[in-house]
Amino acid sequence: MAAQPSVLITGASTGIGAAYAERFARRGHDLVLVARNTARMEALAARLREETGVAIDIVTADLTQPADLAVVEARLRGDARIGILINNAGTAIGGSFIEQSTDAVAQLLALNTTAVLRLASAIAPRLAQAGAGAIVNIGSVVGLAPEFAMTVYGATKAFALFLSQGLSVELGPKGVYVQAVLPAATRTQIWEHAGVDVDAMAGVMDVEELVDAAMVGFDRREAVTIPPLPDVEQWNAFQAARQAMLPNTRQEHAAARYRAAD
Ligand SMILES: NC(=O)C1=CN([C@@H]2O[C@H](COP(=O)(O)OP(=O)(O)OC[C@H]3O[C@@H](n4cnc5c(N)ncnc54)[C@H](OP(=O)(O)O)[C@@H]3O)[C@@H](O)[C@H]2O)C=CC1
Ligand SMILES: CC(=O)[C@H](N)C(=O)O
Repeated sequence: MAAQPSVLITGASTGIGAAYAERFARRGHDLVLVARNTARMEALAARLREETGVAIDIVTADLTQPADLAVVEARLRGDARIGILINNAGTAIGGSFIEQSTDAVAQLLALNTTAVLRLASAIAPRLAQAGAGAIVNIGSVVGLAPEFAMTVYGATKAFALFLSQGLSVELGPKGVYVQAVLPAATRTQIWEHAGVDVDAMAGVMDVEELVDAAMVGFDRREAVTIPPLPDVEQWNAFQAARQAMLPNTRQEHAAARYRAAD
């Protein structure tokens, strides 16, 4: 793999993905941008080519459509120049669970989970073979918080976190870095899709600051990067509590509280 690998970024037409494109272009990486809006990607690519001199390809794809997804998977499998996947494309839908249609939540899963999984699966064997490369999955703090009642969106983001942590265990020893990035509210167009007025919210991070922080975590090879969390010890304690519980789950008998009273 080249010392300066190409980076394939999904959801690169706007928001967090476009900010990633800017960061990696400024570091001298060639790019492959993936999203549905070709005109937006062309405009971004033209500017970045002019300003940085990197080569940028554009793949117009609706990642909820199996045929389009297959094209991106094939690119990840076959293009040995691509050494970094930024699995960023994602969306949110408004309403409560019983207000959301079955078709709408299935579409959400197709983009936020199936596409993320299939793209990681397409590139991982090649990266493991090369003993190098990186997969970055964009989760969300919502994936830690069923209390937010964004149930299906949060479940997709919990999937992104678990997938990342599991892949880190599996691929890390093979030289492949896997990072989960968990933003909290960030000023992008996703809020329009969720039917929320972001300007009425407090505590919203600007996208540039979010991606700059995520890149610091990337450079440090953090497994999980939560840009807005002030005290990392809270995350470490959460992980330690989970790991302390695990050995207690392998038992021959049910816990005393579940045994029938004599
Ligand atoms: N903004 C926030 O507050 C937070 C965002 N996140 C996550 O960050 C990621 C990026 O979101 P953000 O930048 O905010 O959102 P935006 O809505 O601003 O951008 C989403 C990107 O995904 C692309 N996209 C959407 N649907 C599809 C599709 N079907 N096929 C291909 N590409 C698609 C869009 O491009 P196009 O329309 O051209 O296809 C766009 O480039 C998401 O995974 C989101 O869940 C996590 C936590 C907080
Ligand atoms: C719409 C949202 O909730 C946001 N993308 C987030 O993950 O915080």
